[in-house]
Amino acid sequence: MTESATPKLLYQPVTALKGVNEATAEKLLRLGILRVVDLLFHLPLRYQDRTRIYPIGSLRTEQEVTVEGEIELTEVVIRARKMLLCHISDGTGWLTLRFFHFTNGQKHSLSKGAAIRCFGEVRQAGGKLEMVHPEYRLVNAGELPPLENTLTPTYPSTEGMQQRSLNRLIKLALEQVDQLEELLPQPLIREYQFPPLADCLRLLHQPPSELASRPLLDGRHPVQQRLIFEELLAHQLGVQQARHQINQVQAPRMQAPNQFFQQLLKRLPFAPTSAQTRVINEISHDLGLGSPMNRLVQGDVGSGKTLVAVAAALQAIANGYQVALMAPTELLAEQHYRNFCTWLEPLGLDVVYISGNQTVKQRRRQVENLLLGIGHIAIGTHALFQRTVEFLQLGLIIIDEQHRFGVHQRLELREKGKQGDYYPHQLVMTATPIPRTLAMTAYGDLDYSIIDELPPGRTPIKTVQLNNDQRERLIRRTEKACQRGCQVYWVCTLIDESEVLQCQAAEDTATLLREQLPDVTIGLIHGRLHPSEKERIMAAFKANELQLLVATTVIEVGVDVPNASIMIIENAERLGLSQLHQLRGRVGRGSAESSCVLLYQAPLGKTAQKRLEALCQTTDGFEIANIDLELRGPGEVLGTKQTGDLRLRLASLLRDQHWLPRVQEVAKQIVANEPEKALALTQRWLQRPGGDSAIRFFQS
Ligand SMILES: Nc1ncnc2c1ncn2[C@@H]1O[C@H](COP(=O)(O)OP(=O)(O)OP(=O)(O)O)[C@@H](O)[C@H]1O
Repeated sequence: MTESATPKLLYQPVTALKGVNEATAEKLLRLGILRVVDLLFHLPLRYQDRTRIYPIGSLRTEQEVTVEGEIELTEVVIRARKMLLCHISDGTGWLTLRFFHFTNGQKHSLSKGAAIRCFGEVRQAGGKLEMVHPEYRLVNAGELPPLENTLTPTYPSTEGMQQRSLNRLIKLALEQVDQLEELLPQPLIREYQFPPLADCLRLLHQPPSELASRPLLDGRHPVQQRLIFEELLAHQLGVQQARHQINQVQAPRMQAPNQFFQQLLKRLPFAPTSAQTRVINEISHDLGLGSPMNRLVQGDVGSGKTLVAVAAALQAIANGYQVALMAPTELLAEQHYRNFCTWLEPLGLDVVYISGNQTVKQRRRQVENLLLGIGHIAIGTHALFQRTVEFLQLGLIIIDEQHRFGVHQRLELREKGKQGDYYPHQLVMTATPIPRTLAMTAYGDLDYSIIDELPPGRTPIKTVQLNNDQRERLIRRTEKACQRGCQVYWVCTLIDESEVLQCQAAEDTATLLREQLPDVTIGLIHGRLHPSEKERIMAAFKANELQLLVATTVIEVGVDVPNASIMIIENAERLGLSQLHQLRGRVGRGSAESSCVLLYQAPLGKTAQKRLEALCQTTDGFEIANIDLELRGPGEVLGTKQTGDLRLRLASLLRDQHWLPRVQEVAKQIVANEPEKALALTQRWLQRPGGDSAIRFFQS
């Protein structure tokens, strides 16, 4: 019952339509349109209203409308360049038509007294309304051309493909729309009273003029809701197919319990929280299944993700496999390396550090150890996956900070780790919470665990915002805090500036603070320092030899100095919510009461104000993620790579997220009961530009 198996015109290549030659078919392919049916699902971006005449006196800027009037004056003026201005009036107001390119014939035809109908976007220039290069037509009284009956859609297009041609082809395809199969389950259609599919498509391609006043673009019209559901469903099915595919390959079966973790627990100064234990068990179960684990662990800042990663690594090692742990920055990789050494070396295990900064000679020993299987776990940045690094028996890849790595990189890593017929398990850890519904869709190919509890004894961080003109007061307070034994981070931020400038700013701040606070020991850390220097400074701060650490955002992720209790962030108004939350998360990691000062330059923009207020009100990363989603939209929250993979035509993950849980359920039912419909739905919706079906992408 797949659509492509049916010999109807709908499922034939577009060349089956009248007037479509190979060249046109090629252009259509760039839009993801291969078959006639794909034209039906090529949905409008917006609509123009050419169904009625608007009185000029009622016009507002940015409207795209049709007006009619009489030409009062046509003149050629030369300002920065030569242009033709034609002033028209309809008795309710005046409008200027502006042409930068014109012919003499055009100038003469636009003569005083002629009646004109034009369509274009209304703009404001010098306090007057105008249209630039409108479409126009001179009309003789009594011979008015008819208006359109329906709104005029504007489609996504490509070079050389005119809207008019697309419109014509889609109209031809619409003649076949009743042949389209209904792929949504009937009970679902009844439950939500979804209108029939053919009606939905007809209405979206040719909306009646009444809908102009109730814009179709808010996505709430029942026909849109129905198609949005279907699109989200197709997407979900694609993701589930990808999962299915992943489960077809084999991975090492790793038995629990593991003696190493039991030994570690005995040595730990604390007991795991129940959330840590739950997530450790979920991972342990996955590792024993014999198919590759693909699990995303989300935990708020400071929730103790490292212990969870250690437990997973120890299970792999106890079963005779090696582990690779990849961090996004050298600083974080070094910190993980130190932590893992402290925890694993007493168990007799060998931890290897691979850095892009090592010389060939320094690295040779490490690489040899991995190849011989002497090294049990390798920690590093993406340098870990260079060709020269090979493992004897890699069984588990741990990726820290998911948002820095795209979906494709994740798949690539998996390929690199492949040994014989076996794929390694993958564990992805992120401290940047993503709202659950979004995660289900964007990372649907991953299972999902949340560490939703902080270790006991933490006191919430007190956060305040402070105008930069209060800086002097803040410096005096910082001095007092240092005298009381507190340790302070002072973060200098410069967004969109080069790293050199960032480091310069941090250096300047450090110099100033050293002058103003002569009795405080001040360190400076930034990305341009030599790695060994960075390591030395972090170690000094950790050992409480430095009271104040001036830093760039290099300390954003992962840095763990439990004794530090004050965080000052300069130019906080320029940073995003999740970045601020991450930075703030560097304090409040011990039992001491912690505070965070968001220093801003007035005046504050509206969104910046909302961001700073949100941070002052809550320390819950999941709540902050939701606010971030509202302020920035899902594209930004997920990062560009992920949105690129999620090309939705009609649905919006933010606006339509209420559908997602139901979509997941229905997807499961369809896969179980009507698998042929699952395939037909993905074929219908997941065509990618260039004709490359998203199904293939999901299956890769
Ligand atoms: N169950 C626990 N009880 C007490 N302390 C814990 C517990 N688990 C972890 N910790 C400690 O809490 C601190 C934070 O842990 P960790 O660095 O693993 O957090 P994280 O989740 O990686 O945070 P971030 O993403 O902010 O780096 C560490 O000092 C760690 O030793």
